[in-house]
Amino acid sequence: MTLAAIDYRAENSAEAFVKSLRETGFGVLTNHPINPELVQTIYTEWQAFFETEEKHGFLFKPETQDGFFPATVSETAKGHSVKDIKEYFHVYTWGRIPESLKENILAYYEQANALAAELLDWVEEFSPADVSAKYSMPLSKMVEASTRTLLRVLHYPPMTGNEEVGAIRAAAHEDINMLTVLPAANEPGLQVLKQDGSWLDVPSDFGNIIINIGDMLQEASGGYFPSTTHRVINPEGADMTKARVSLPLFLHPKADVVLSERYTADEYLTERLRELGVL
Ligand SMILES: O=C(O)CCC(=O)C(=O)O
Ligand SMILES: [Fe+2]
Repeated sequence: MTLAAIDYRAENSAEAFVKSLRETGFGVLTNHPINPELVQTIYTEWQAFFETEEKHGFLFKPETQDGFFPATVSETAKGHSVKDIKEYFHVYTWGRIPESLKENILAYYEQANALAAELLDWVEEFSPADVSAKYSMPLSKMVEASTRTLLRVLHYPPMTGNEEVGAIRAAAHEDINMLTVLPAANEPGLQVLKQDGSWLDVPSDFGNIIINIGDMLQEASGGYFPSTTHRVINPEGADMTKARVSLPLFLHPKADVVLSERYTADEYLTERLRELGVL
């Protein structure tokens, strides 16, 4: 398995991209419409925010899941017992956002959402007929105007040497949602699990956009599109002193969307959040 970056503006980009998603669960795009200066600015200003105490004023609410999740409550991946070494902020269009950070992050939310809707149309176009027959409505309609799509600003602090034994920045997991859109972070570390059990570095050149399939699209496609396990490993050597910031947009359908014969989007999400221990 290899992960080659695909030129968004190339003639065959949609087909090549969907082939990559099908074969690896991941696709990497270059030359895409997301503004890299905006992403860089967001990394810088949110890193500064995470370094202040102001973040504690935005402590997340369990009922709504917006706001700041400190390292002490942040996730333990499904099947793991040690917490990830990370803190994060959940941005929803309707949620609490620090006033000075609002404009840029909401501009990014909009750009990433627009790209994601187009990519779902690509997925739809190149789904075989027996797979698209399973979709209860066009994929991009499932997420259109959804208030559940979540932009997570992640901060992985520099390593202190006092981390819990076995803890890594993000333990191996699959994403719950339809598609995840993730600009390459300011530091490397993201890896995807290959079928032979080894880990592959995701090409993380700044400016790349990384897209991966989540469990909901796997469910909706009857397993045709695989939700692939990924993780973020700890830095070593001089990089241990560096924080890492990343910005995944988790595309979620509206609550009542029928995902499959087994689940609506809401039923599926509730089950998974319970497993994660955040509900
Ligand atoms: O930080 C990253 O690069 C990936 C984060 C991730 O996989 C997640 O939050 O689900
Ligand atoms: Fe993930």
